[in-house]
Amino acid sequence: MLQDLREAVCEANRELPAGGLVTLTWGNVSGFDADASLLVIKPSGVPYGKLTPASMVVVDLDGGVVEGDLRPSSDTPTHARLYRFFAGRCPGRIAGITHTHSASATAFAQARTPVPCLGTTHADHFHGPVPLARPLTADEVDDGYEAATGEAIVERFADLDPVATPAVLLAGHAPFTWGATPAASVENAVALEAVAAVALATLRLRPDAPPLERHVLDKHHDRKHGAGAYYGQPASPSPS
Ligand SMILES: O=C(CO)[C@@H](O)[C@H](O)COP(=O)(O)O
Repeated sequence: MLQDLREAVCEANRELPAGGLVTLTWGNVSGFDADASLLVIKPSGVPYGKLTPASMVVVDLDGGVVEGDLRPSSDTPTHARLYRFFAGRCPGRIAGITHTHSASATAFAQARTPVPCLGTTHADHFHGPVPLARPLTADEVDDGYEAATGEAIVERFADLDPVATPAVLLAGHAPFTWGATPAASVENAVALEAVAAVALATLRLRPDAPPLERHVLDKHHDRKHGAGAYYGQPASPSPS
Protein backbone atom coordinates (compact mmCIF):
# COMPACT_ATOMS: atom_id res chain seq x y z
CA MET A 1 0.00 0.00 0.00
CA LEU A 2 2.64 2.58 0.95
CA GLN A 3 4.64 1.77 -2.18
CA ASP A 4 1.56 2.36 -4.33
CA LEU A 5 1.03 5.65 -2.51
CA ARG A 6 4.68 6.68 -3.01
CA GLU A 7 4.24 6.07 -6.75
CA ALA A 8 0.93 7.98 -6.88
CA VAL A 9 2.34 10.93 -4.92
CA CYS A 10 5.50 11.04 -7.04
CA GLU A 11 3.44 11.03 -10.24
CA ALA A 12 1.10 13.72 -8.91
CA ASN A 13 4.02 16.00 -7.99
CA ARG A 14 5.48 15.56 -11.46
CA GLU A 15 2.13 16.71 -12.89
CA LEU A 16 2.51 20.14 -11.25
CA PRO A 17 4.95 21.63 -13.81
CA ALA A 18 3.19 19.76 -16.61
CA GLY A 19 -0.04 21.49 -15.60
CA GLY A 20 1.60 24.92 -15.52
CA LEU A 21 0.89 25.17 -11.78
CA VAL A 22 4.37 25.80 -10.37
CA THR A 23 7.50 27.88 -10.79
CA LEU A 24 10.75 26.33 -9.53
CA THR A 25 9.65 24.04 -6.64
CA TRP A 26 6.80 26.24 -5.39
CA GLY A 27 4.33 23.46 -4.83
CA ASN A 28 3.82 20.07 -3.26
CA VAL A 29 1.41 17.12 -3.30
CA SER A 30 0.79 14.55 -0.60
CA GLY A 31 -1.29 11.40 -0.24
CA PHE A 32 -2.87 9.82 2.83
CA ASP A 33 -3.08 6.15 3.86
CA ALA A 34 -5.96 6.08 6.34
CA ASP A 35 -5.32 2.48 7.43
CA ALA A 36 -1.73 3.27 8.39
CA SER A 37 -2.59 6.84 9.41
CA LEU A 38 0.46 8.01 7.49
CA LEU A 39 0.95 10.59 4.76
CA VAL A 40 3.43 10.52 1.89
CA ILE A 41 4.79 13.82 0.59
CA LYS A 42 7.46 15.10 -1.75
CA PRO A 43 10.89 16.00 -0.32
CA SER A 44 11.53 19.71 0.19
CA GLY A 45 13.20 21.71 -2.55
CA VAL A 46 13.89 18.80 -4.91
CA PRO A 47 13.26 19.64 -8.59
CA TYR A 48 10.22 17.78 -9.90
CA GLY A 49 12.23 16.09 -12.64
CA LYS A 50 14.42 14.44 -10.02
CA LEU A 51 11.57 13.03 -7.93
CA THR A 52 11.24 9.25 -7.67
CA PRO A 53 8.88 7.09 -5.60
CA ALA A 54 11.86 6.18 -3.41
CA SER A 55 12.54 9.86 -2.69
CA MET A 56 9.06 10.42 -1.26
CA VAL A 57 8.92 10.90 2.51
CA VAL A 58 6.53 9.01 4.81
CA VAL A 59 5.29 11.11 7.74
CA ASP A 60 2.92 10.50 10.66
CA LEU A 61 0.07 12.90 11.46
CA ASP A 62 2.19 14.67 14.04
CA GLY A 63 4.71 15.49 11.31
CA GLY A 64 7.31 12.94 12.39
CA VAL A 65 9.30 11.28 9.58
CA VAL A 66 8.64 7.52 9.56
CA GLU A 67 10.46 6.56 6.34
CA GLY A 68 12.74 8.52 4.03
CA ASP A 69 16.24 9.91 3.76
CA LEU A 70 15.26 13.42 2.69
CA ARG A 71 13.54 16.24 4.59
CA PRO A 72 9.80 16.37 3.81
CA SER A 73 8.15 19.37 2.17
CA SER A 74 8.29 22.52 4.29
CA ASP A 75 4.49 22.54 4.13
CA THR A 76 4.15 19.08 5.73
CA PRO A 77 2.59 20.42 8.97
CA THR A 78 -0.19 22.03 6.92
CA HIS A 79 -0.92 18.78 5.09
CA ALA A 80 -0.86 16.82 8.37
CA ARG A 81 -3.28 19.24 10.06
CA LEU A 82 -5.67 19.07 7.13
CA TYR A 83 -5.66 15.24 7.05
CA ARG A 84 -6.46 15.18 10.78
CA PHE A 85 -9.37 17.54 10.12
CA PHE A 86 -10.65 15.62 7.10
CA ALA A 87 -10.44 12.28 8.98
CA GLY A 88 -12.91 13.65 11.49
CA ARG A 89 -15.12 15.71 9.18
CA CYS A 90 -15.39 13.45 6.09
CA PRO A 91 -13.62 10.15 6.84
CA GLY A 92 -12.39 8.22 3.80
CA ARG A 93 -13.31 10.99 1.33
CA ILE A 94 -10.06 12.97 1.05
CA ALA A 95 -6.67 11.32 0.57
CA GLY A 96 -4.75 13.84 -1.52
CA ILE A 97 -3.69 17.48 -0.96
CA THR A 98 -1.99 19.89 -3.38
CA HIS A 99 -0.41 23.24 -2.62
CA THR A 100 0.72 25.55 -5.42
CA HIS A 101 1.44 29.20 -6.12
CA SER A 102 -0.39 29.14 -9.45
CA ALA A 103 -0.61 32.70 -10.74
CA SER A 104 -4.32 33.55 -10.95
CA ALA A 105 -5.35 31.76 -7.77
CA THR A 106 -2.41 33.35 -5.94
CA ALA A 107 -3.47 36.77 -7.24
CA PHE A 108 -6.85 36.30 -5.50
CA ALA A 109 -5.08 35.10 -2.32
CA GLN A 110 -2.83 38.19 -2.36
CA ALA A 111 -5.80 40.45 -3.12
CA ARG A 112 -7.43 38.80 -0.06
CA THR A 113 -10.63 38.01 -1.88
CA PRO A 114 -12.38 34.69 -2.56
CA VAL A 115 -12.66 33.47 -6.16
CA PRO A 116 -16.28 34.37 -6.95
CA CYS A 117 -18.51 31.85 -8.73
CA LEU A 118 -19.34 33.85 -11.86
CA GLY A 119 -20.17 31.02 -14.24
CA THR A 120 -20.88 27.34 -14.84
CA THR A 121 -17.22 26.51 -15.48
CA HIS A 122 -16.58 27.32 -11.82
CA ALA A 123 -19.76 25.63 -10.58
CA ASP A 124 -18.82 22.38 -12.34
CA HIS A 125 -15.93 22.01 -9.91
CA PHE A 126 -16.58 24.13 -6.84
CA HIS A 127 -19.98 24.43 -5.18
CA GLY A 128 -19.69 28.17 -4.60
CA PRO A 129 -16.93 30.76 -4.22
CA VAL A 130 -13.47 29.38 -3.44
CA PRO A 131 -13.15 30.63 0.14
CA LEU A 132 -10.41 32.74 1.69
CA ALA A 133 -8.76 31.67 4.95
CA ARG A 134 -7.60 34.42 7.29
CA PRO A 135 -3.98 35.62 7.32
CA LEU A 136 -1.70 34.37 10.07
CA THR A 137 -0.87 36.49 13.12
CA ALA A 138 2.72 37.53 13.84
CA ASP A 139 2.82 35.08 16.75
CA GLU A 140 1.59 32.27 14.51
CA VAL A 141 4.26 33.08 11.95
CA ASP A 142 6.90 32.91 14.69
CA ASP A 143 5.51 29.86 16.50
CA GLY A 144 4.92 27.57 13.53
CA TYR A 145 3.92 29.03 10.21
CA GLU A 146 2.91 25.86 8.43
CA ALA A 147 0.88 24.35 11.29
CA ALA A 148 -0.89 27.69 11.74
CA THR A 149 -1.69 27.68 8.03
CA GLY A 150 -3.55 24.41 8.58
CA GLU A 151 -5.40 25.85 11.57
CA ALA A 152 -6.54 28.91 9.57
CA ILE A 153 -7.88 26.64 6.83
CA VAL A 154 -9.67 24.37 9.34
CA GLU A 155 -11.29 27.44 10.92
CA ARG A 156 -12.53 28.57 7.52
CA PHE A 157 -14.21 25.22 6.91
CA ALA A 158 -16.10 25.18 10.20
CA ASP A 159 -19.31 25.74 8.19
CA LEU A 160 -18.22 24.57 4.73
CA ASP A 161 -18.18 21.11 3.14
CA PRO A 162 -14.58 20.35 2.06
CA VAL A 163 -15.80 17.65 -0.34
CA ALA A 164 -18.11 20.08 -2.19
CA THR A 165 -15.53 22.88 -2.17
CA PRO A 166 -12.12 21.19 -2.41
CA ALA A 167 -10.07 24.37 -2.40
CA VAL A 168 -9.09 27.36 -0.28
CA LEU A 169 -6.94 30.48 -0.62
CA LEU A 170 -4.74 31.42 2.32
CA ALA A 171 -4.80 35.24 2.53
CA GLY A 172 -1.48 36.69 1.45
CA HIS A 173 -0.13 33.28 0.48
CA ALA A 174 -1.60 30.90 -2.11
CA PRO A 175 -4.08 28.05 -2.74
CA PHE A 176 -4.49 24.58 -1.31
CA THR A 177 -6.71 21.99 -3.00
CA TRP A 178 -7.62 18.42 -2.10
CA GLY A 179 -9.43 15.36 -3.43
CA ALA A 180 -10.07 11.64 -3.11
CA THR A 181 -6.56 10.88 -4.39
CA PRO A 182 -3.31 12.79 -4.98
CA ALA A 183 -4.15 12.93 -8.71
CA ALA A 184 -7.64 14.28 -7.92
CA SER A 185 -6.15 17.03 -5.75
CA VAL A 186 -3.90 18.09 -8.66
CA GLU A 187 -6.92 18.05 -11.01
CA ASN A 188 -8.69 20.40 -8.60
CA ALA A 189 -5.61 22.65 -8.57
CA VAL A 190 -5.72 22.75 -12.38
CA ALA A 191 -9.45 23.54 -12.28
CA LEU A 192 -8.92 26.22 -9.61
CA GLU A 193 -6.25 27.96 -11.66
CA ALA A 194 -8.47 27.83 -14.77
CA VAL A 195 -11.57 29.26 -13.06
CA ALA A 196 -9.48 31.91 -11.27
CA ALA A 197 -8.02 33.02 -14.62
CA VAL A 198 -11.50 33.22 -16.15
CA ALA A 199 -12.75 35.16 -13.11
CA LEU A 200 -9.89 37.66 -13.46
CA ALA A 201 -10.70 38.15 -17.16
CA THR A 202 -14.42 38.47 -16.42
CA LEU A 203 -13.86 41.11 -13.71
CA ARG A 204 -11.61 43.05 -16.07
CA LEU A 205 -14.45 43.10 -18.62
CA ARG A 206 -17.11 43.84 -16.00
CA PRO A 207 -15.96 44.69 -12.42
CA ASP A 208 -19.53 44.30 -11.16
CA ALA A 209 -20.11 40.93 -12.84
CA PRO A 210 -22.90 39.18 -10.90
CA PRO A 211 -22.53 35.81 -9.20
CA LEU A 212 -23.99 32.78 -10.99
CA GLU A 213 -27.65 32.21 -10.09
CA ARG A 214 -27.89 29.69 -7.24
CA HIS A 215 -30.19 27.23 -9.02
CA VAL A 216 -27.82 27.16 -12.03
CA LEU A 217 -24.82 26.73 -9.71
CA ASP A 218 -26.48 23.80 -7.93
CA LYS A 219 -27.53 22.17 -11.19
CA HIS A 220 -24.04 22.32 -12.67
CA HIS A 221 -22.31 21.05 -9.55
CA ASP A 222 -24.83 18.27 -9.00
CA ARG A 223 -24.61 16.96 -12.55
CA LYS A 224 -20.93 16.17 -11.95
CA HIS A 225 -20.80 15.51 -8.21
CA GLY A 226 -24.33 14.99 -6.87
CA ALA A 227 -26.14 11.73 -6.06
CA GLY A 228 -27.72 11.76 -9.52
CA ALA A 229 -24.54 12.79 -11.35
CA TYR A 230 -24.65 11.94 -15.03
CA TYR A 231 -21.43 13.51 -16.29
CA GLY A 232 -18.78 11.14 -17.71
CA GLN A 233 -19.14 7.36 -17.61
CA PRO A 234 -20.54 5.28 -14.76
CA ALA A 235 -17.91 3.58 -12.62
CA SER A 236 -17.36 0.08 -13.96
CA PRO A 237 -18.61 -2.55 -11.49
CA SER A 238 -15.73 -4.03 -9.48
CA PRO A 239 -14.79 -7.51 -10.78
CA SER A 240 -16.82 -10.14 -8.88
O1 LIG B 1 4.55 27.78 0.20
C1 LIG B 1 5.73 27.59 -0.12
C2 LIG B 1 6.67 28.73 -0.12
O2 LIG B 1 5.97 29.89 0.28
C3 LIG B 1 6.13 26.21 -0.53
O3 LIG B 1 5.16 25.78 -1.46
C4 LIG B 1 7.49 26.05 -1.17
O4 LIG B 1 7.71 26.86 -2.24
C5 LIG B 1 7.61 24.58 -1.58
O5 LIG B 1 8.24 24.03 -0.57
P1 LIG B 1 8.74 22.51 -0.56
O6 LIG B 1 7.50 21.65 -0.71
O7 LIG B 1 9.70 22.30 -1.73
O8 LIG B 1 9.40 22.39 0.79
